[in-house]
Amino acid sequence: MIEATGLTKHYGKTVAVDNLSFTVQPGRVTGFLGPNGAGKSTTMRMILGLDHPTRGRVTVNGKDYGSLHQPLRVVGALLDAKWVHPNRSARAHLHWLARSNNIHTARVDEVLEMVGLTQVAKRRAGGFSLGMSQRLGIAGALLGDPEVLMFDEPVNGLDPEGIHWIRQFMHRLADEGRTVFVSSHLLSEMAQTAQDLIVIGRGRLIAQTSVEQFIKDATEDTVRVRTPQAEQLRELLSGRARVADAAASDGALVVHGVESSFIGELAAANGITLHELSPQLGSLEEAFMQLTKESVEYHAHE
Ligand SMILES: Nc1ncnc2c1ncn2[C@@H]1O[C@H](COP(=O)(O)OP(=O)(O)OP(=O)(O)O)[C@@H](O)[C@H]1O
Repeated sequence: MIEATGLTKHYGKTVAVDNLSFTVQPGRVTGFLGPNGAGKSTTMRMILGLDHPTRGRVTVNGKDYGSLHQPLRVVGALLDAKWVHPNRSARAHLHWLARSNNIHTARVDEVLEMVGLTQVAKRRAGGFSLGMSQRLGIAGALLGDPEVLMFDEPVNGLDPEGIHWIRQFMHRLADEGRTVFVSSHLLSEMAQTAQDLIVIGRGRLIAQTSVEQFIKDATEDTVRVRTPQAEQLRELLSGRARVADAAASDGALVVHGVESSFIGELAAANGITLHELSPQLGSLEEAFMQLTKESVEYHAHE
């Protein structure tokens, strides 16, 4: 578990993180979202003791990172996939990391196997593709078999196969009961990867909730309806729902404020033929734009 309380970081006059409090639960993948410059990397660095809070506190399994006896056994992180000596082989890199952290080197082959790099273990890490480098970075994070894992923008620049692999891998880690905390600015990706979200804007907490609730709260569900008796349906719905024309100008109506079952029953009771009746769920993108709009606008006007 990761717990932040009143976490604050100033760089000179810049307030990078502003009184942030949140909890990241074990057994779940938690997405860390925010527009550019929101303070995600700064927060992750403070969790790992690479930066010190100006005020407040953040703990991993109840302890400050600095007071962890063997930190790699508690928290593993992938912050920068290219942080590898280019002339070292994947195995040599992990051996070095294991030795310098008092971890048995037998674990190296285990983690290489877990991330699917056994075949290329002897190759120079400098020649690895981005996807392979990400796998190596994840292998490094797993060396100490930690309960808490953090990934900063792990799918950045990856192809669809690489993205799919990382997504599945994170789910597997969470299913094993680990705490998985992952930052991304790819919102649609996060909707498929994370179960919970922590959303920040300008260093401040905007939301801590499940992905499902986040979308529900921030977007309004609508129903798309196509009927040859559009005017009649419009009249029946007036006063009960807001009806607009679909942007695609294909004759469809977009109904706000009532459930699809209500529209279906109303149509049936009035002999209206429906060619389409489809509930439209709000997207995470919409939700994100909606919720972060204020913090972005607020600062644009400063
Ligand atoms: N070492 C530093 N010195 C001065 N300012 C910094 C430093 N690190 C971060 N900042 C500032 O703090 C704010 C938060 O930056 P941070 O990198 O944590 O955001 P982020 O959410 O990770 O952004 P991105 O999605 O663009 O990576 C920004 O205004 C940034 O310019």
